[in-house]
Amino acid sequence: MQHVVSMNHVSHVYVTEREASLAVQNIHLQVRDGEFISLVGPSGCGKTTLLSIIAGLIQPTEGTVQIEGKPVKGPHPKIGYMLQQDYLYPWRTIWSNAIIGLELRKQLRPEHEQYVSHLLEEMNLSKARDLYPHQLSGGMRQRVALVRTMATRPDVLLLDEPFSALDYQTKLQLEDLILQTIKNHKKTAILVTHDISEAIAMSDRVIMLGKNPGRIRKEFVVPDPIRNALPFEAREATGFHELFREVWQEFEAMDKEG
Ligand SMILES: Nc1ncnc2c1ncn2[C@@H]1O[C@H](COP(=O)(O)OP(=O)(O)OP(=O)(O)O)[C@@H](O)[C@H]1O
Repeated sequence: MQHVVSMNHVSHVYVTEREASLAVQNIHLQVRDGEFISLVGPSGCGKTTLLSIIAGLIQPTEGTVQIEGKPVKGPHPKIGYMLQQDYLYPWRTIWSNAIIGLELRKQLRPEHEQYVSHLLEEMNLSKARDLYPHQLSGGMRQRVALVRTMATRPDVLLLDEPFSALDYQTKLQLEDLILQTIKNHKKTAILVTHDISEAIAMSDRVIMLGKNPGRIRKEFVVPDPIRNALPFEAREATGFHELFREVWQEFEAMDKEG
């Protein structure tokens, strides 16, 4: 299978007026076409930095990143980035928020608009298209944010804690809906999360980063019975609790190391 994202010996140093700090070190990571991976690790270990490097928003100090075999030199059209906050424009309707990426790229053509309508339908948002963001719940707003991210048809979705601001019930419902949509459209996805159960339930692989500077500490391959279910059911699948315990123990071991 082809590697869609390929990070080779990537390190990044943030330089400020006061100091230079190594945020991530020697990251070697390959993500296959259609694969869903999660990045977990303690706060400040460099998860968001890695997403920003993949998106081409930060140039790594060392190493290379390739998307579909080509080096990333700046913001990449094949990458869609979805954040914890939805950043919807309050003065625009849901439809008008959803098409903003197409507008900026001057791609507002009927076939693209049709695709956005289809995405809104898949996300159960058709009836909300003429509403404004303040008229929507947090879960609905995140669904709009995903539609906006997918509207320009990126191949790779970067999801930076997209569920963390939601209540637990909404988060569980949204995990199922979003994973189903990502699978339907055969996207490759990288999720950053602090929630071990979410990481296991959504992913094919869970990558754990160690403490600052972030290095890959351990990789967990998610067994088929979990991968073949949607996240809510996956939490009951064979092997889920064992894997949860394994990831948790690795976090505890990291804590003890100080
Ligand atoms: N723009 C910046 N300038 C200087 N240092 C930064 C900058 N952004 C991040 N850092 C530092 O780099 C390290 C990694 O930060 P990053 O936000 O990537 O971690 P994270 O794992 O995503 O954290 P969290 O889980 O808390 O969101 C941290 O020590 C952080 O303080």
